Amino acid sequence: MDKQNNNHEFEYQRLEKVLDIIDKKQHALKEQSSKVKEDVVELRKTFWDDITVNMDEMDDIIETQESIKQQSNILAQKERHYGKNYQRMNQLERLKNQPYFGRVDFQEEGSEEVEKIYIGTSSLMDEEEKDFLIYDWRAPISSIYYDYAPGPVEYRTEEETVYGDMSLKRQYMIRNGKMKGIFDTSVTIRDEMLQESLSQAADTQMKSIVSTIQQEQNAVIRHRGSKVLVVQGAAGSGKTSAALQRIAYLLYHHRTNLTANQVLLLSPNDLFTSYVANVLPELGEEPVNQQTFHQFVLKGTDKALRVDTPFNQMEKLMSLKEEEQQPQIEAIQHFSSVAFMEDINHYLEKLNQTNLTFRSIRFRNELLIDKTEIENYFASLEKDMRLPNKIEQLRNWLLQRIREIQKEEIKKDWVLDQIQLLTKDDYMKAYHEAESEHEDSNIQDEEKVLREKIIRKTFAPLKKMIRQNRFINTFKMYMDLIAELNGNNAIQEYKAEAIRLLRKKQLPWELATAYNYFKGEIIGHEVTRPVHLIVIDEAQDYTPFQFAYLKHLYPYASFTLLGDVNQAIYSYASEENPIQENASFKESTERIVLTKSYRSTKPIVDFTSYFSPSNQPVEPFERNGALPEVIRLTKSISEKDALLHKIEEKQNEGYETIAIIAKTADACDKIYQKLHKEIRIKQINEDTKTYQKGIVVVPVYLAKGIEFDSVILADASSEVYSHAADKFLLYTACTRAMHDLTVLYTEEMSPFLSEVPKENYRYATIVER
Ligand SMILES: Nc1ncnc2c1ncn2[C@@H]1O[C@H](COP(=O)(O)OP(=O)(O)OP(=O)(O)O)[C@@H](O)[C@H]1O
Repeated sequence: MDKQNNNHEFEYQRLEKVLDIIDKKQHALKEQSSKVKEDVVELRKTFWDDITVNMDEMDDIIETQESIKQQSNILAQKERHYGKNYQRMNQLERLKNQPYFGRVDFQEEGSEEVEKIYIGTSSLMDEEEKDFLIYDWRAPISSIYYDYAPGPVEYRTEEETVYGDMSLKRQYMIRNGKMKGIFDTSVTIRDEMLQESLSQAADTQMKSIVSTIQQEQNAVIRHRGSKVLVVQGAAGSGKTSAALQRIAYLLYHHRTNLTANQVLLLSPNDLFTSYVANVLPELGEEPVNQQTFHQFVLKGTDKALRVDTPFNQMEKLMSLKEEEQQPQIEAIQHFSSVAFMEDINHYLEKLNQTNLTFRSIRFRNELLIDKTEIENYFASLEKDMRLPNKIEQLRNWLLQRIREIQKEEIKKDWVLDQIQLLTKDDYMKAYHEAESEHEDSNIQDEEKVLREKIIRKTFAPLKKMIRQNRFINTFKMYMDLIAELNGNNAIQEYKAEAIRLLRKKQLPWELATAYNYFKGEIIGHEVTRPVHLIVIDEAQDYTPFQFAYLKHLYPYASFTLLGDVNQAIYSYASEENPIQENASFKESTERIVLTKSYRSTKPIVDFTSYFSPSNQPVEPFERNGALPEVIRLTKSISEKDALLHKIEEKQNEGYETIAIIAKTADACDKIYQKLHKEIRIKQINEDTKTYQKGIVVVPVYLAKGIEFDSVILADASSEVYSHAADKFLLYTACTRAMHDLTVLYTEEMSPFLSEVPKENYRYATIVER
């Protein structure tokens, strides 16, 4: 006992010492930063003082350029230094709150010394900058903390595997620089810290989990090697958390060749984007490029198009009668398949050998280059050339034609007319330009410059239009492709409606990615920035076509796909998704399965496991809570009263985020209309960007990825959740609950719920008043 107290006394003293060093470092850094800042300001002010500008001879020009470059380098270096200091200041500020959360005592094989390794969100050296007082959680040695109980351990560095023995594993609960608890542990991570973390109320911002990462999650975070990592994880198993810590880990280990803006994180909706936005900054990393796949598609498509969202697609489908749904689903499945990508490739080959659909080029209401002329030029190009290369040649040819036309046009009277309309400023500018070109400038020179100016200005939009390939009517060709599709009745039926929508410039979601692919294969794909790592959360919602498209765009990128086959809410769109065990990947792939669920209490996990679509076992984290409640609403109580009553009850129980989840946006709207005059309630729709505490009403598909203290599932009746695809929605909705779950239904409960044994929930026939 005494020994332990002594031990703990040591820990308290050490914490004081570390905090003191952080303080000193902060002071030193502050001073250094203000000095660097002064230098930067001074250097900007006197930038030109140290440069002798001499443009007389070529040698002088080169020398001048060299000294400008040198001076800019010094400035950039100082600015970088300032930026680094700023980043370090933030790290130290975070360390002040919680310098470390773990310690392992490690003796390397063959060494006499036992090292005390303290682990925190970033590293800290002692005052002499000799020894580590804190190791970054991502350092190779830190992995033993997550992977082992005391005993023999090993970890990998870049060069080798290090073996040794871990004699102590300790956890610290430090909040605001104060030691709140110390736990020694013999199992992987003792549950106290995790229990404390998981039993907290839902937050509007996801938190980092570095202090309680579990062994199987650590394997995801530190995984290296394969080009594609697929993580199948049960609901609440920490996929999103692991994904974000993985990004932080990779950014740390590949500092020199991976930066935050080379990482693309695809998230399911905007709400989710804002929900997870803080995790990387909390870990001291820059935010990465995060967007939904819909936003990604919009960037590559024609601005004039109205592109449906996947949610529109689902809502549209749900609004159809049963007999109308099936052909629609069959068609959607066809467009989601890699076979459709092959159809497109064949079609493009055919187009390449015949001709494309071009637009004539008009200028000032006159036909400048007729489309048959463009077609002829296209036909004259070497047959085997790839389409984007042909288009490039065509573009250059058109621009050359325009330059020739410009030479003719510049002589015409309309140019002079335009000159008259120029402002005084334009005149003066042209005059000075003429003067700088010819010392003894005269009226003719001035007019020449002005004419050139007018021509450049007038032709600029036309040239831009050519550079943007708008002389090719890719959309029309895509419509033709759809119209020419062969296929069964379902495809034929679908085609007619699709063409009607396409004519109105409306692009159904199932045709959207394919259009971008089609267009990119003709004019070249616009990949504006290099992407080295693509992390896809909720990857089970991606069709084989969408995933193949991403791989086509970024053939050299590594992929981390995280998802749950049980939450495949667009399961109707495809019989396959990239998370499935049998998904086909061309490149080296590894698959990790996470079966333990951390979000929900044990009774909630047990309850939902009975209607998990894949029946794969889910292991609950042992956290207690009330049994879910299933309530049948009889005719004597309205839905409004029942909901108000339940919400009040949940608020009295102390829950801060309460979500009423319904199947569709329409159902949510009806609930909102009933309740918003009675209580403060927020309706979440596709445009909602941030997640706030309080009571919300949300359709299942927008609740994806996020969580609530208490969930009230509005209408789990048999007529709402009865099709195979509904099971995924029902499961997704119920697994959003962290501490408490209530399921309401009228008349008959969903057949999926009737599979749950009665002892796994509390049953009531009416809300008690
Ligand atoms: N190791 C951990 N330590 C602390 N909290 C954790 C840990 N793992 C998961 N959690 C918590 O469990 C909850 C679920 O995690 P997360 O959202 O990452 O799971 P998920 O697998 O992406 O869930 P879903 O697929 O259901 O959306 C979050 O509140 C997260 O903070």
